[in-house]
Amino acid sequence: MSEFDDINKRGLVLVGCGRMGGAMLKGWLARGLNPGAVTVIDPKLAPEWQSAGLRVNAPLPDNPAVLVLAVKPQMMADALGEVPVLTDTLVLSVAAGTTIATYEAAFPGATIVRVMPNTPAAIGQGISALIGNARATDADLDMAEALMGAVGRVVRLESEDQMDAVTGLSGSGPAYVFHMIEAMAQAGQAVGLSPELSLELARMTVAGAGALAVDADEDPAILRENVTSPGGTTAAGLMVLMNEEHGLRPLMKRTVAAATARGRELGRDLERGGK
Ligand SMILES: NC(=O)C1=CN([C@@H]2O[C@H](COP(=O)(O)OP(=O)(O)OC[C@H]3O[C@@H](n4cnc5c(N)ncnc54)[C@H](OP(=O)(O)O)[C@@H]3O)[C@@H](O)[C@H]2O)C=CC1
Ligand SMILES: O=C(O)[C@@H]1CCC=N1
Repeated sequence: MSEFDDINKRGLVLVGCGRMGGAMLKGWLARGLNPGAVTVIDPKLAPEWQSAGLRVNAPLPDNPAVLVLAVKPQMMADALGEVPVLTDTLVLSVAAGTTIATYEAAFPGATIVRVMPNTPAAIGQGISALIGNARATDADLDMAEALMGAVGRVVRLESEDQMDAVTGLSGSGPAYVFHMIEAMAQAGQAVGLSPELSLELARMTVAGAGALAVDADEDPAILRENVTSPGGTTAAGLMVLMNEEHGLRPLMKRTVAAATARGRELGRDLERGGK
């Protein structure tokens, strides 16, 4: 018995197999999803997927268990137009901004679950937040949670209003962390290290600190203090990074706020445009 039993029987349709759809699919296949149960609709599917045993741009199964929508919000109207009305299929969207109301207009009477995952799903280390429409039963939400739980952790939201903020934090967040690695590596070079050594040190420092932050019982603030010897090197570095006016905190606040606002804007545009 696995979380994929029903899906392996009835099928999963993935519309859009780019960076996010591909990351989830990679994670699902690694954890027991049968490639033959997956129909991928993507006009320019990347070559790496062509020989994976998937049903590529093939007719949809009659009654798939799940339809996963993973195209750019701006492409969603086109993508929705390509999919027939499906009864008894869970519609699961990962698109930023695109609201449940938009999907309800496209699929009247359907069960919709909106999810915000992130790309570490590809290695089973994602975090997804989800919320269903009024029709979504506990069983539907459990199914969505099982699917996303196969590629990382899952949290359920209380209100769809939280989704843009989640997108601005954890959906976009891996990019902030990758940029932090880039910035640390460049800073290492600026103090005399080679590019290769600098990148390796930055990458593993972020990976190790992230893993410790997840594993440890202590709060990140305590973990930070554990690194910081009074009058030592970390204190000197943090004096710059934790500057109340120009440090990371105000910068991160503006970063997440800008991403959140963009999610809201995308949602408004799409609702105005309808399907
Ligand atoms: N990337 C990320 O980290 C995250 C993305 N998301 C969400 O995931 C969704 C996809 O983003 P991302 O994976 O980055 O985008 P990508 O452009 O990498 O992937 C989208 C894929 O869908 C294809 N596509 C375009 N139009 C259609 C169509 N009508 N039918 C089927 N497939 C189509 C694209 O093909 P082509 O390239 O030829 O246009 C592309 O391969 C977005 O809505 C985004 O908000 C959510 C969380 C994180
Ligand atoms: O940049 C974007 O719009 C998508 C949503 C979250 C991550 N990538």
